[in-house]
Amino acid sequence: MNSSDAIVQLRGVSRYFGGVTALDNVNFSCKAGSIHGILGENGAGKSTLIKILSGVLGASEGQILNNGKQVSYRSTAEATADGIVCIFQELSLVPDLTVAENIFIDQPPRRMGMIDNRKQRQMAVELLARIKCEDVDPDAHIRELSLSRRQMIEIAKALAKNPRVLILDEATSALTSNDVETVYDLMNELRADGVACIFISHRMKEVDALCDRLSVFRNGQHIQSFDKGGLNETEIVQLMIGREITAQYPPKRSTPIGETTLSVSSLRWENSLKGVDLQVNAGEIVGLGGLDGQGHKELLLGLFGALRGMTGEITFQGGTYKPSSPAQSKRQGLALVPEDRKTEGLMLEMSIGDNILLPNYKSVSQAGVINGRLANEAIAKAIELLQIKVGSADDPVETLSGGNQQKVVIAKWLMLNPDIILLNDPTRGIDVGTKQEIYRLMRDLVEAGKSVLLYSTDYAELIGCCDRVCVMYDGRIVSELEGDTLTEEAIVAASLNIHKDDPA
Ligand SMILES: Nc1ncnc2c1ncn2[C@@H]1O[C@H](COP(=O)(O)OP(=O)(O)OP(=O)(O)O)[C@@H](O)[C@H]1O
Repeated sequence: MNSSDAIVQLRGVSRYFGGVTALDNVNFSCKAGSIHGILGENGAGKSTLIKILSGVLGASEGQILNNGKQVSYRSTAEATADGIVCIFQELSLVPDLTVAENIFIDQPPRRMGMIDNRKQRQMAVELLARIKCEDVDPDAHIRELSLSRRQMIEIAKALAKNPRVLILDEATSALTSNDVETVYDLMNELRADGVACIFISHRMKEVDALCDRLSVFRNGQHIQSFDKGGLNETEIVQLMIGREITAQYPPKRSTPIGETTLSVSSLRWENSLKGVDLQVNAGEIVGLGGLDGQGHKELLLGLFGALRGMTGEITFQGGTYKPSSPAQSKRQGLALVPEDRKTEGLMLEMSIGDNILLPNYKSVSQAGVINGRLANEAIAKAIELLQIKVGSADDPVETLSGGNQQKVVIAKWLMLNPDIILLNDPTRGIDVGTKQEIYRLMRDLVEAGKSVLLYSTDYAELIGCCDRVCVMYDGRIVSELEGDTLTEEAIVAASLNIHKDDPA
């Protein structure tokens, strides 16, 4: 790219955090009227790059140019005033404010010095229509909305600022597939209007299809930029991980399945579970497929004792099981990796090590006192197991990159060595190399006689990893697929509750 085309440009930018080099002498530029994808493993420096561009962080060295003018933003407000708006991985919405109040929180429309609520509401309705979220009430409180809907409100909030450069940092990873399509359409519209979109995502295929230009980062360095189609997927992944890639999914179960670990019949809870029947055996990875909001989340939470008032029959390890609290479920040998790891899975201000140990204190204690050596060994093992990129295990977990925070959540539950692990979309936001590690860990667990129940929004992952997939629709399991019947087409059809024999 001719550097004069660039709307934003970084020249020789480095950023250090104590001893960690998050960005190392980076040169990068992006054009107006284009979609620029940024790819890299967890901890590669992607978020640091966009935090610098959008005024959250300063650079330790180097220059930033916006429209040819050197800039140094001290806040996101300054970057926004200069046309650069970012949608971050962490949701920035205030749960107790309404949708409309959140969208216009930075610049509410005013009338005679007062916030003009009527106008604000009207503008929110227009923006909600633009992002195809007409079902969302502008007066609803954010805490009433699903994660996917909250993420869409973040997008509306960014659009309200009329960006010239819009940065999306993993902003689509929590969305339903319909919402993802809407966001892609929006990005195409913005590109046609001359906006530069910078798009960070671990969904490789989509980045490849959507973006005009791609840049790969590794270990804080800008490795290469190229135009769409310039490299194939294998070449891109190799650039990202800096080594040859191996088969993405480990081989499936070769040994016969064991005894039934978990058996569920007629499980009901409010409007979400309408009679779920399910069996998970020792030695198998069972997938849960289907569209968002069909009861998967409630099923996993219910089995883990986090829902009140669930009815139905459950047996676990041969005995009657009545889930009553997460603590009791954990004691009985269940573990859950939740959906929203930031709020449900981590104590952000505590250290990485303490977060890993949190559910594991018993196993590293003797006579009720923590054994420092055992604790350190357990932490080191977890970090090694999931290749968590840390400076020191004593650093607060919030200093880790988003993907590395997720690995901490998965590690701490795996360390418990549960009889069954319930996983809610565990590889969302995780890079390709680590995904492979997680698949291998799941397989190792079941080879050792344990069980895995995996909800995933990624059909390829369900097909690649699972021995059997149960598809949920409207609070029930409507289809069970395995062997030759386990295909993407079959999962999609079952997700829509379409049966092969149905008339067209
Ligand atoms: N506030 C901080 N304090 C210390 N280290 C940090 C801080 N922020 C980022 N880092 C480190 O900088 C490196 C780059 O992190 P960054 O968040 O930019 O990665 P990323 O490519 O966005 O990863 P992910 O895909 O996991 O979100 C990581 O090693 C991270 O631990």
